[in-house]
Amino acid sequence: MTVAPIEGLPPSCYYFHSFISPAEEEQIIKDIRRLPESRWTALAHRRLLSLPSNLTGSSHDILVDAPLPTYLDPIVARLKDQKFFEESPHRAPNHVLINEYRPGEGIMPHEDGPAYSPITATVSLGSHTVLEIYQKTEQGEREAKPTWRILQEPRSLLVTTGDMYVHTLHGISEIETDENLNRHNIVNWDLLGDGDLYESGRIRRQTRISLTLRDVVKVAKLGGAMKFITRGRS
Ligand SMILES: O=C(O)CCC(=O)C(=O)O
Ligand SMILES: [Fe+2]
Repeated sequence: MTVAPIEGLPPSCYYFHSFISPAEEEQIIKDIRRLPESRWTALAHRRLLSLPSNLTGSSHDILVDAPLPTYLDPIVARLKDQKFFEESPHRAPNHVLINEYRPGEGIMPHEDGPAYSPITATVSLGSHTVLEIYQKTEQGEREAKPTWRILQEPRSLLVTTGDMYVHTLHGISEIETDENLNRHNIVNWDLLGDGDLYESGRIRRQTRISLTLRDVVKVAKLGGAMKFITRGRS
């Protein structure tokens, strides 16, 4: 795995195709699908799951200490090997948000915010998507149109940190088919693993599950009994 930032973006953003194998992808999707329906939070334009649990406290920025699900072990081990989380407080992700998008669904442009150490690692399962990156105006508001588009292939890893994390917003348009896919419009075009698939410039989305792995800064260690309850639920 060559670790070089995506050229043309603010530092630092990294893209790796084939971060996991098709067999790993299939297994992780199966494990996620096994979780009870009631664990998901249904939103208008996607559904999401927060593991090991939702952040708590009055500012929703505290994680109750508990392990990540074991089916993410290969991903966490690889992220550690690549030393992406070396500068974050726990030197590893301790939290994952699982988002599921059907074709036509997306996420409004937003920033990931200060509860997390400024690094996000996103693994895509089941479908590609196009992440749109917005710059901020001098007043700190979001530009109307995205400046950059990143094509995330299934099984790929995208790591966002540094200026990219702090000074930009990201979102996914609520469309069924991605268009205008070419080297002028997609900032990581030369880093794609399966570029031929996108050569026609358009492709319909399938259902995509994304795993966003992060390091929550504040972690509350609770007593054994509480820990047991949290574990039992995850
Ligand atoms: O699904 C994605 O790749 C993006 C999710 C996201 O931005 C988030 O959970 O904060
Ligand atoms: Fe985000």
